[in-house]
Amino acid sequence: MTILDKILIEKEKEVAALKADYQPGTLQTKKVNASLYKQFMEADYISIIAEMKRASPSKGLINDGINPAQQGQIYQSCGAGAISVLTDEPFFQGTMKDLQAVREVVDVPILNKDFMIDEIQIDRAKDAGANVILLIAAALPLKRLDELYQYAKKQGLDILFEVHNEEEMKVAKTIGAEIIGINNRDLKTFHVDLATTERLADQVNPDEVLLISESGMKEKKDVERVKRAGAKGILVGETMMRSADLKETFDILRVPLGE
Ligand SMILES: O=C(O)c1ccccc1NCC(=O)[C@H](O)[C@H](O)COP(=O)(O)O
Repeated sequence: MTILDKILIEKEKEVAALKADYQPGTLQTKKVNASLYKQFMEADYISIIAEMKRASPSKGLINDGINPAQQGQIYQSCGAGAISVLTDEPFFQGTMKDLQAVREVVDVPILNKDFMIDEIQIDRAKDAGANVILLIAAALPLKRLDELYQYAKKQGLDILFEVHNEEEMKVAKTIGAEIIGINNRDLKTFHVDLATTERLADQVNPDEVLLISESGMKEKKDVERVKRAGAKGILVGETMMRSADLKETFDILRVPLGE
């Protein structure tokens, strides 16, 4: 059984509990109307989605000492185009409270980074103040991905549709995903390879699809590499969470587009 299988089994349990306990519309959080797609497509620089990631299955504990609101404020002041908040608890030590805390103090789009398998998680993401949800092609069959994609759209949310191989890229195109995240990390083996972005990027029309390269970004040369492949944005977790000087980290990773 892969780690993704294990996570999805936990999500089934979480969704069952949510359906029993959670009434959509009851969370009261500040709402911000922000389109990640529009902002990133119009940017002159590679847009950075800075992630809140205390721990992960591949790396174990990364940094559990952060205050999500403070970290969110720093991300925004350093120039993050958006903030990703991992809200999965068993595997990443995140919570929905983290996302709400960040929403209260920032105005940039927020991605609810979780393993979405049901509409009720999308309702909760919106209620908590997220603007974007994640759909992972490897997690569900096409029909279910399409239903959740359409549901999130109807709620006015952006969808980061995550792929890792050619098959999944075909699924993204069938659904008509406008924001495609190419995850350089294989969620089954944890192997990270930026060549994944290079291999898949040319399969989309860059004028219509916003391409985000996810995982494994540590240095400027990494960002330059995925930019050359066609990415307009990057999603950075571990490097942000381990950084002793976030301003410097953003300055290094913030690469101009079009040079
Ligand atoms: O990071 C993991 O170990 C992981 C394992 C299983 C499923 C998802 C996982 N990570 C989610 C992500 O894709 C990353 O958090 C994100 O792309 C940032 O990656 P990085 O900059 O390498 O921390």
